[in-house]
Parts: sequence; structure tokens; C-alpha cells
Amino acid sequence: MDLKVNLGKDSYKIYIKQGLLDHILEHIEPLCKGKQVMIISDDQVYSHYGQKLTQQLSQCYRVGQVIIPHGEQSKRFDILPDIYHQLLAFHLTRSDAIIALGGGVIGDLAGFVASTFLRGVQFIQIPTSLLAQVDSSVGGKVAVDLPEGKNLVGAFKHPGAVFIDPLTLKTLDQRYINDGMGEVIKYGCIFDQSLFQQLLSYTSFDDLYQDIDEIIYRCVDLKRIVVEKDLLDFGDRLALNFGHTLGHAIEQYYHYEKYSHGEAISIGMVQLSLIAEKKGLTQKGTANQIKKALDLYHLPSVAHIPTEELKKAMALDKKNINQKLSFVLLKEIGDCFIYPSDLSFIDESREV
Ligand SMILES: NC(=O)c1ccc[n+]([C@@H]2O[C@H](COP(=O)([O-])OP(=O)(O)OC[C@H]3O[C@@H](n4cnc5c(N)ncnc54)[C@H](O)[C@@H]3O)[C@@H](O)[C@H]2O)c1
Ligand SMILES: O=C(O)C(=O)C[C@@H](O)[C@H](O)[C@H](O)COP(=O)(O)O
Ligand SMILES: [Zn+2]
Repeated sequence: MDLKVNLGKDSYKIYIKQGLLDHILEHIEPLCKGKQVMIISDDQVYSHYGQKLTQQLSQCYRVGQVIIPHGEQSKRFDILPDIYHQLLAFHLTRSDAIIALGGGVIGDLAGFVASTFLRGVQFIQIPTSLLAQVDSSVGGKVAVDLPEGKNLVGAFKHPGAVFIDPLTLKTLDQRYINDGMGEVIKYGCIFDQSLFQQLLSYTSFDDLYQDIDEIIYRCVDLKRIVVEKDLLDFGDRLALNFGHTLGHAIEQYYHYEKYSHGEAISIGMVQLSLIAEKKGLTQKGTANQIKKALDLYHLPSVAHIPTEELKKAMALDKKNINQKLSFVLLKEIGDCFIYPSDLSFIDESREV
């Protein structure tokens, strides 16, 4: 199953196929014409798939590896100099390529490195977590976190291609399957009521796994459509941020240690919908429907943090346009809209 993101000269293909990682060289070789490639990965992912990728690439390229500790703490601004030093020591040039092998942390970090090192080198995404396969590897947003907030330093860097092998999900911890389902549920909430209903029907991971290729395809296709319409995130694309205004602030509040991204936005989607229901902006019962879906995937829907505590981080949200935040709200499941407001919007609740 292939898709193409149509962005003029920045267009790229997304390949989705079980077992793709076993013969990936034949796809990479026509794209990367340089002599060297640098794989950026984390210790956990590299231990599963690093050798397989390195062995294949070594048939055509001089191959290097930058391996960082796994986890969101590695997606931080001050890790960058060490990575740049490793690229320089390897003598990576502008005609070479960086390959991200990992989850969303690696994709965002390696993509930011690829967009800045030598003012930009070619970049390939091989997403290995569910979250990265359904969301983060597509769309070109790359970033690192600051102590003050998520993704505050970033760029748009389009990959040359995205290679999704759903077989890699077999080694992914259940917590991160659930984490990825947070973003899948988001897609159902904002754009696709039938996807949302479908997600309520699975009784186990094996059951879900039967349909995983189709679910990944559906999410990525929904993302492709809004990204093609509004690449730079000032209009339709903002919808993809449903739950993120609160979610990112919750991640930051706990110094990126307590909640994973998918968990934090799950709380954000429910709590924001509760507030919007109270204001008559969202159909009553919607937050409860979202909570039911999240419960099935063991995702949280409340954090018990005073809303006052989250305001500082929320004020730094990138959806701030002309001093108003663009809150993403649902009319009902499957139908979203942008609601510009200042932070007093969340005063409706004392805690989230
Ligand atoms: N750029 C975007 O559009 C976008 C979209 C959504 C999320 N994000 C970002 O993505 C990040 C979260 O991504 P994530 O949830 O993938 O986190 P992650 O990259 O930390 O991966 C989660 C964990 O799973 C492990 N892992 C990944 N693939 C594996 C596999 N196949 N087998 C075994 N272990 C594996 C990793 O080592 C890590 O411990 C956040 O920083 C978030 O802000 C970005
Ligand atoms: O691609 C987008 O646009 C998204 O909003 C997807 C989100 O799931 C993702 O978490 C993104 O990184 C958030 O973007 P940000 O602009 O709020 O940092
Ligand atoms: Zn997200």
C-alpha cells in the first residue's frame, strides 16, 4: 500500500508493507545517491532492527550510527551539539543522507538534525512505533523540546520517503501500542466517525493487529489530505492538534517524565471536550464517548493538575495566532472546528 504526499518539489512517497525492512535497500538506493548514510536511532530500537538495516545499507554505502538513549528526554535541545559533533567526526556531507530508525522521538530529533546540519541534508524516515507510523513520520514537522515547552524549536523538513513496516510493532511494548492508539483515536475524533466506531470493536491486540495496515493507511491518508491543504499549520492542519494544547502542557508539567505523548493528549482530548460541553460548544456526551474509547486502550483521561499550573506552558503553544490560542474542539465525534480564544477558556475547570 503506497501513498504520495503531493507537495510539489517536496513530494514524497509513503510505503506501508509488512516485511519492508527486509528488503529496504532496493527502495533507498534510487533515492540516496551519495556515498554515505548516517542512521540515527535509539538504543532499544537499534538493538532490534539496527543490524538488519546496517547490513543492507553497507552493500552500497559507508554507514555510521548515532545511537541515543531511548525516551522523550533525548528529544531535547541540549543533546544537539553532541549529535552534530558525531556527524562531523563521520565526515557526513551535504550529498549524504540521514536515516531515522525509531519512534516519534527519533523521527523528530533526526529530522531536526537533518534540517539544520550543513543547512540541510537528505532525510529518510523508518518509523518503528505505532505513533510514528500513524502520525509523526508524515507531514514534515520536526522539533526538539525545551524545558519551557514541547517542540518549541523546530522546522519543516520533508523526508525523501517514509518506509513503514508494521511487523516492527511486534516488538513494541504494549504501553506504546496504547500510546499510538491515542493518536489513532484523535483521527477518529476529528475526521472519521466510522474509524472511531471501528476502534471500539477490538477486543485484543491480536484482533487489532489483523487490521493494523489498514488503520495505519487510513490515519496517514487523513493526515496527507490536511497537510497538502495547509502545510504550514495556520488553517485546516491545526485540527491535528486536538488535545495537544493541554496535552503538551501536561507533558511539560512533569518534565516529560510521567506521561507519554499519546497518554497526555488523551487527557487533553477528554478534558478539553468536557470544558467545551459545559460551554455548549460540543455535543453533550462526546467527552464520555472519547473516554470509553481511551479506556479500551488503557489510556488516561484525567491528570488532576490545577489548570492554573498549566497556563504558563499553554501560553507558549504554537497555535497562538494574534494573541489568541486556536483551540481545536469537536462539534461531535468526527467533526471538528477551530475556536480562537485566550487562556480564560480553560477557567471553566479548576483541574484537568
Ligand atoms: N512530528 C510530528 O508530526 C509528531 C506527531 C506526533 C507525535 N510526535 C512526537 O513523537 C514523540 C513520541 O513518539 P513515540 O511515542 O514513538 O515515542 P518514542 O520514539 O520514545 O518510542 C516509544 C518507545 O518505544 C521504543 N520503540 C520504538 N519502536 C520500537 C519497536 N519497533 N520495538 C521495540 N521498541 C520500540 C522506543 O525505544 C521508546 O522506548 C513525541 O515527542 C511527540 O511529540 C511528533
Ligand atoms: O502534524 C501535525 O500538524 C500535528 O499536529 C501532529 C501532532 O500529533 C504532533 O504531536 C505534532 O508534533 C504537534 O505539533 P506542534 O506544532 O503542536 O508541536
Ligand atoms: Zn501528537
